[in-house]
Amino acid sequence: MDVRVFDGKAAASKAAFNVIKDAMGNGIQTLGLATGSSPVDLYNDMTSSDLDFSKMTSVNLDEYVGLDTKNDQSYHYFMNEHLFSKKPFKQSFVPDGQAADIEQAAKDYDQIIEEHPIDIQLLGIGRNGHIGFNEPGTPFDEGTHKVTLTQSTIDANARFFEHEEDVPRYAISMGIGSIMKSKQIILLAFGEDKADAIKATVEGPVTEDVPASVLQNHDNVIVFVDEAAASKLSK
Ligand SMILES: N[C@@H]1[C@@H](O)[C@H](O)[C@@H](COP(=O)(O)O)O[C@@H]1O
Repeated sequence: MDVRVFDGKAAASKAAFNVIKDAMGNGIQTLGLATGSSPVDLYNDMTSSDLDFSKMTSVNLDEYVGLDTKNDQSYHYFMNEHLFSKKPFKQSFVPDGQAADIEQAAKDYDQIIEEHPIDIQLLGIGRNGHIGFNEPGTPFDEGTHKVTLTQSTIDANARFFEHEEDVPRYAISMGIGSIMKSKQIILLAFGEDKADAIKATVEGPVTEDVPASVLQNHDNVIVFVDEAAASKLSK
């Protein structure tokens, strides 16, 4: 895997931004987007740039089940706040966590991905190695699906909600199978909290116990990390 270590999140995000910028110069059509704190600097670089996304499509990784899109913890809200309201795309897809039939919404989302093959997929990583909301144990070949969140993810996300019991228990997430079809993948990870997950992803065995380890099987992945997230790598 191509692991690039930077002195801080800002420098790493800027380097990731430059990869996207160059790819846009080469005519890419579709960006796969992620939420969480990891891509925020990159989104700031995108919104403050002169890049024009109005002819491009975006496809987001995941969404909580049951949160209104106006809820400030929903991923729809997050994307509008950080990117879409400032730099609109031609069309932007985010999984529908409010659908009456989540299984059907998941199938529909796979159809969308089929019609809009992802040129570059951005990923953050959970402390347990999850990507999107694909928790440990998720089969590598799965498409978009409903997810029962693990206690570790609920705990990690509880800081964003007033009460722990407000954290949704379910999500709808692009599957690992869908993520792996992306032509290129950019993984962003910052801070000491991510050091174990990054070591397991880059140097550990490829195992469903560490969802991100599947990226070792993809031939075009760049991992952008700061020194803290890289601190447990052996070289
Ligand atoms: N579903 C999201 C993931 O897509 C994200 O990668 C992860 C890490 O978030 P952060 O970047 O805030 O550490 O959090 C959530 O669980």
